[in-house]
Amino acid sequence: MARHHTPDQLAAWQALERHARTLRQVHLKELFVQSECRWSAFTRTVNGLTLDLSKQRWNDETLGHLLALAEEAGLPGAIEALLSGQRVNVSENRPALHTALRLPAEATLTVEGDDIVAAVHESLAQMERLVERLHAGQWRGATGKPIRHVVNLGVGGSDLGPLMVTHALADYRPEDIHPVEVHFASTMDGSQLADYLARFNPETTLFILSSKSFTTIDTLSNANTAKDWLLGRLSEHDDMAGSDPVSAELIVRQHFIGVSASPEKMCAWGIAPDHQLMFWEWVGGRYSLWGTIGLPIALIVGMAHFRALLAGAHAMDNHFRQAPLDQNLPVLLGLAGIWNVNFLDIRAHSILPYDGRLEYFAAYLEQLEMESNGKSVTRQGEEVGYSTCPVLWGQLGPNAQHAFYQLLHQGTQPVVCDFIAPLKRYDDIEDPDTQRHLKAQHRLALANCFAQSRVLMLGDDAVDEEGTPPAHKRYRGNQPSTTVLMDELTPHTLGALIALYEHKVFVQAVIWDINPFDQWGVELGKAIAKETQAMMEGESALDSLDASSQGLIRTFRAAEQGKSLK
Ligand SMILES: O=P(O)(O)OC[C@H]1O[C@H](O)[C@H](O)[C@@H](O)[C@@H]1O
Repeated sequence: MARHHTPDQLAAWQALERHARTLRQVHLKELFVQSECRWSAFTRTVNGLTLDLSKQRWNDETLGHLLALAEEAGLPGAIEALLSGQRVNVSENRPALHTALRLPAEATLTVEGDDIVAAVHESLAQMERLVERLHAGQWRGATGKPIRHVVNLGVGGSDLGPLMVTHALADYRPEDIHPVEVHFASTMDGSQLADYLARFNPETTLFILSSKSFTTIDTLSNANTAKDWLLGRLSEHDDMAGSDPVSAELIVRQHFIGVSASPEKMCAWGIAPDHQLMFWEWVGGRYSLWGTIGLPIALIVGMAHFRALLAGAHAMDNHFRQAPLDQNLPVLLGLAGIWNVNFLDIRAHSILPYDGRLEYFAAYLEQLEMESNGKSVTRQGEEVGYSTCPVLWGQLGPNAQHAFYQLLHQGTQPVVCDFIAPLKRYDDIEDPDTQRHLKAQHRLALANCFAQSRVLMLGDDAVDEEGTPPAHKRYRGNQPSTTVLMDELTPHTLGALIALYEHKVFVQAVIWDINPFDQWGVELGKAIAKETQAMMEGESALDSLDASSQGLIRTFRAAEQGKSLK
């Protein structure tokens, strides 16, 4: 532990280390033999989510020690500090108030003299007005045609949350609206954008420029390409009255919405003031889907479902604030992670949803967890003396079964898995035959989900076969996992699920004593890329670079000039 930890914190940590030495000798299957009530002891149901932690390699005593560690780390006070708007983001000296974005209108939260709830609901109302115009077919492009395609230009937190949620809730599209399709372009190389530009009609395409800072080169490069594409194709058309050619100003006005915490930069880029949606510095990028960055979500599911998503997250916030630590889902999920990383040395974590609608959930969590907790100094700036965020990756579970599960079952690396699945699906399919088939497919997916966590736990003991299999057919088992069952995948349960993981990340940050709300580790790469770009364009000399970087740039230059470098 770090130097500033109190004697009581150290004692709690050391008690866990001693306990881990004993428990590491015990195979997970033994823990099930030792206690018949593991399911009830380690499973909790809240807000439409059932969290099964019984397949973690822990017992009652472990949980007791972990809860003591959480108390000693001041977790209850830290939760209150987060939710009440204290400046928990110490390196940037500001609150982290994403939970305020989902407060109901009747709530009260005043932070440093500002009525946060009123400001949040005003921005939601503004977003709602834009959504209604688009859904009514009343938002027209510069030549007078209703907008058909909306492309979100954003990256990181300005992309992954909306991308994940729009896919997860695609079934919730409102009926009887003007059809608006939503697309995402994030990569700085322009791959996704180039595809859209080749296929869409500029007259009916609108871009959302989503960037908290409005300085992200990836997004601005895409935006500039899109702007020139529109200007080049639309300026030859006549305006809505059919008398004059459309002006550049009208094109930018009608084909761009900006979402940012910097109105000045949006104005400087040319976004019309009434087409700007605001948010605040106190909302971290990767925590921002709940507000105006969620515009693509609201465009897909409508405002009523968007509000249900917020309500689900708010219900989880209330649970996080009010439930005792030993009943508190985010706390328990966070503590399971601490146990795995710091006491069982399991530093790889796989996210495995068994529902195709959650295709982007792992990518979303990769940013949420690793950008938040991939840190190695404490809030006081000391080196941590322990591991923090594990390597986290994932993929749809059924597809991953045919790809990397081999390593989960027989590799040398211990991995903890999160299995995520809805209990009910396809009730709304009208054709009875198709419904029967799809329900059977859903059952098949769940059977695989439950089977995989069982085999990971039991290994060879999952089958009743006589004799020992040859070495290459053996399964070691003893791999811990968590299963999260959603009653159904709805806006409300999805909101609760995302908030569960957000708060889990916070719980772990408190125990590790790190700031989960900054991301200084991404800045140096941006600065060096700028320098490198100048070198590649021949504006500055390469001499200061290492041999590898010089070689790569020279090879690129030669390729660009059509020569080969030997
Ligand atoms: O929304 P923006 O300011 O454009 O930032 C987009 C993303 O890029 C940054 O480099 C950060 O690593 C992310 O946390 C952020 O979400």
